[in-house]
Amino acid sequence: VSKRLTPVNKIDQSEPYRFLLSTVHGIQDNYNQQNAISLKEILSVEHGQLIRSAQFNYMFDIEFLLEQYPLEFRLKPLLIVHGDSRHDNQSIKNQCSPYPQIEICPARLDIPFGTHHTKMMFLLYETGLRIVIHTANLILQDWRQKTQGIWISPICPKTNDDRESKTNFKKDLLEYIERYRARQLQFWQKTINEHDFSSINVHLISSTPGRHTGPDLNKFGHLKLRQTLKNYLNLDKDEQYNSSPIIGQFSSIGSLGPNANSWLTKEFLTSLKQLSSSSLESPELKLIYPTVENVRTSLEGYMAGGSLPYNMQNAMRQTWLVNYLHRWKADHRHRSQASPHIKTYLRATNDQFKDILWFLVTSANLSKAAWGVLEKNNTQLMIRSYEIGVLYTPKQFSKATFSLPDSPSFPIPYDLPPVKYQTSDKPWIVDVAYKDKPDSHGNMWDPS
Ligand SMILES: CNc1ccc(C(=O)O)c(C(=O)O)c1
Repeated sequence: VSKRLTPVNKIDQSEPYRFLLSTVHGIQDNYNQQNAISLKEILSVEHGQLIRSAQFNYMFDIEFLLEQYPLEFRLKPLLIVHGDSRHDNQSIKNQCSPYPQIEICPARLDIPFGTHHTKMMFLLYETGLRIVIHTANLILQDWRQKTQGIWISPICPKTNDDRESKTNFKKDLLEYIERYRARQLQFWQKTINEHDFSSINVHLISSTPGRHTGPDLNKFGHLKLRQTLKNYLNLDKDEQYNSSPIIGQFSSIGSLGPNANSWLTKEFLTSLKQLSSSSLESPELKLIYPTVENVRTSLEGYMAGGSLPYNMQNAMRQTWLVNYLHRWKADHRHRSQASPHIKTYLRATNDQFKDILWFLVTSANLSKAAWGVLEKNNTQLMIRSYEIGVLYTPKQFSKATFSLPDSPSFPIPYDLPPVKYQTSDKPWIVDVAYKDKPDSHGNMWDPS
């Protein structure tokens, strides 16, 4: 078969990073051409003959989801993996009952306040298996006018031997799926085993509910990130980066404790700052989370704030957090008004932000539930939720760093350096009324 000389579809054009944003309804179309894709385009017939698929997510609109599949694929077997919360279970069952081709798989949530946050697709084609890891719920609102992040694997061909990636992606993905202990996932465990993952060049960073200890201590959450950065960021003379800045960007914030030292800097930042060698320096941590003004002036207006569930109860207990906060600004991607539902973390080489040491896109917000909190004298990591993301390290792309002026440069979703909150800026809080200024649709926000 002749090798394609020029990539013809958006996914092949996104090589080598395969990191795309969701298309945005209502912006100039050329900003939806480069490194941007819709759910319909992900599921398009142009990628081959679909045999069956699985959709892992938190929120589902099954009618909307089926409409995104090409007509000829809508009757193929589809597995829906969702959180087993009581009320949600009923709605999922009701939504799926008219469709015999849909099977549902409840994810066990044995620790209170955990959610099945993971957003992932398994797409099995006649030519092989594609994995998609992303940040969007399977509802229209999440794919219409927001900024969502999407990693799309190559189509991994079937193989008779156990072809693993240089990043141990297959093994990590199987470990993650094993934690569901669900018979509905056995077909997919077998299928993953039978496919060649050697073309995958990203690391899997996931979370599963549990009190992970002993040999499992570094398998999930922020300790998996710490371990992976330690093992794969073999930069020469990496001490030069000990104080280089780190960015966290997210769409919700949990209860982080009475001061930065409670969890954010002492535990979470310690993992984010890991290089091949450890250091006592404390690099600057810059957090990106939308202001009220970001939400008010967004394409969706205050409605965007419904997907930014940072609540007053947490916000009022951690006013110290505002000093770390930066605005959402994505002019270079034409998405400053496409409210972020994406979650990303990155480290730059210095505060010029011209080079990136690593980049993570994930479902995980800034919360202990997502990343885990150390317990029992740091011998166990307690995680409440399922999360999944992919980490890019330069070595996997034969680079020392991801240089942004390069071409093709790493498609960072927002403007760097980030812009600090000004004194007039307030973080968006979902359960507060905003009635002094109308939004881009002329509406106010009154959650009561
Ligand atoms: C409590 N449930 C959620 C909290 C935050 C988010 C988010 O991603 O910001 C989501 C979601 O959209 O999956 C659910």
